[in-house]
Amino acid sequence: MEDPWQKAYDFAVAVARKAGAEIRKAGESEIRVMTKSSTVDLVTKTDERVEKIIISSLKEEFGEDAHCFIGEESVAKGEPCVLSDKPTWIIDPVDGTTNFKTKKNFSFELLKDDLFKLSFVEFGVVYSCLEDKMYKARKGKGAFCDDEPIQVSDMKDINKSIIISEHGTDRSPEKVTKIFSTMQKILCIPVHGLRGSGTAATNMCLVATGAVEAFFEIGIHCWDIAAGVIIVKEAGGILLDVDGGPFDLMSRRMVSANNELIAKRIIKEIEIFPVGRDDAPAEK
Ligand SMILES: O=P(O)(O)O[C@H]1[C@H](O)[C@@H](O)[C@H](O)[C@@H](O)[C@@H]1O
Ligand SMILES: [Mg+2]
Repeated sequence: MEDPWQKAYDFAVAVARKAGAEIRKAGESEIRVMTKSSTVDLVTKTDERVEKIIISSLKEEFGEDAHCFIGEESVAKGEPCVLSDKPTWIIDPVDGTTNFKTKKNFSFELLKDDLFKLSFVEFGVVYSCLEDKMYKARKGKGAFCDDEPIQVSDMKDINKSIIISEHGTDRSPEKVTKIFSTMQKILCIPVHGLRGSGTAATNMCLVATGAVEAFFEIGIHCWDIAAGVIIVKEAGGILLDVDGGPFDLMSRRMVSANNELIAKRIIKEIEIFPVGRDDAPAEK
């Protein structure tokens, strides 16, 4: 049977490469940083420009009105962040803008993916453009890094696991206290180590390749994780909510892990704090 999404998947990979080249080039000049929801929520002209390039390339290829878009920088400017039945590209033009602005050798990512309906992800692409690694996954067809199949770790012992988390962009003391309390409790399980690359996309690819056992975060957005969701799933891993319930892309809460045992053990230690949903109606 013909695969209706293969063309879009291949095109997503090509656009990711093109956008990645733009980001690398931009990194050679001075990077001026602006802020969004808080003083630590950063954006640059490159984030904005690359998102426009991606969306216009997709519209040119598939038609002006064929698909919907949820782009990090468009949403920051007031565009809606709602999934419908219409195929929707979820785009984070630069994931890890804080790493990008240092111009040092941390990773930052370009990602996009296609969602068809809530929780029904067709494919995901994450291009780690500094190290030139292309991660991708297509529903039911496996996950790959540079065309080599990838697989999550087979570790079942939490005491030998490496766990990733990030701190998000909200610095209110009560939330930071919960984040650090959770990290302390997880470290003391004990686990082998705690890590954080500064980009959710990289973190999820690290779970997918088996470099670490799990990545969790409260406060991430759908564009940070959408592509990673299918890459982790297709690499054999699982996604859960931080309370152990089903994962919800718009909830801004996620645990991704190599297996349920590791995910549920971490979940026992997570101190949950409230965050608004990505698809919450805009405040008047
Ligand atoms: O760099 P962006 O695309 O804004 O995404 C990061 C986000 O800003 C941070 O709050 C999260 O902790 C990271 O995991 C995101 O990747
Ligand atoms: Mg971004």
